[in-house]
Amino acid sequence: MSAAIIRVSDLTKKYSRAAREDALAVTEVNFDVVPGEFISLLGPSGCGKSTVLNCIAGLVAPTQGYVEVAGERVKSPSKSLGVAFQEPLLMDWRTSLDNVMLQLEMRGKTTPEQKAEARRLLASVGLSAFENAYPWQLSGGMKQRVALCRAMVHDPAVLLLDEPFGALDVFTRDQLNLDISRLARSAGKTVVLVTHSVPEAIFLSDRILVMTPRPGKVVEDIRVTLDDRTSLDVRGSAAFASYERQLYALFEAEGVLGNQAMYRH
Ligand SMILES: Nc1ncnc2c1ncn2[C@@H]1O[C@H](COP(=O)(O)OP(=O)(O)OP(=O)(O)O)[C@@H](O)[C@H]1O
Repeated sequence: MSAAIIRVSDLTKKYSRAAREDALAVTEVNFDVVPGEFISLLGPSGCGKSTVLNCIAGLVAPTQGYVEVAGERVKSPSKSLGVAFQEPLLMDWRTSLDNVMLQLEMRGKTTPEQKAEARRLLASVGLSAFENAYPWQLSGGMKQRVALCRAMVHDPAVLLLDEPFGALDVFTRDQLNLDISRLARSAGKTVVLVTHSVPEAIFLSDRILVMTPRPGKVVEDIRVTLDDRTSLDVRGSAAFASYERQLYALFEAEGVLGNQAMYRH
């Protein structure tokens, strides 16, 4: 077993709120991720998925516990990570290529090889013809693909994806699932994905960390083995259905889904 590239140890995050009691977002979260692994944080709204991801990204400081990436304690945002959020966050006055290049410009001088790599990435997600298009000329899925290229162009070992497909229609989301699976796996990236979608988590992940809310915690760590992740057909397989049953049963048992679900606001 390789050494962990990400270690989340005893992570607890409490947000202070003016005039209200503190919000305990996540408590005592522990997991390791090995290089090249694709893991999902899966759970309902408010269970602390983004909080865990933001602690890994160095955007939120833990109240207790720590996160290490590549053996280094995370204390601030690291430039060696690639991050994509639900909103593509492209600059309206920059073309697709220039939005991708921004990632490299922030790191200093850019080289012709890096520009070629940015172009290659855009081509790999079908955007060659849109290199010089501005965000307002792109569909939601295209913008999100530009954001994925921007997250990967500096060749980070770790990609952090906070529900980047959440706002897209189902067909576009399916296509992006195929794109990210191919891109991340062919490049050997370590990926942490935040998602609400059970099928998305199963299709993409080597491991699913199941989270439940109030307070947010990891209740199960499920290893997923599928024969083929290059086609969505695998979603019709017996193995896929069995993971779905296992996950829905778990959410029912935790009172998150089903007739006995507790609506706690
Ligand atoms: N900056 C903040 N200040 C106060 N409370 C916060 C803050 N950020 C998150 N929370 C609270 O922490 C809890 C976990 O939030 P978080 O966004 O991590 O969950 P999530 O599972 O990612 O939710 P969603 O899927 O809806 O994005 C929620 O109860 C949320 O209201």
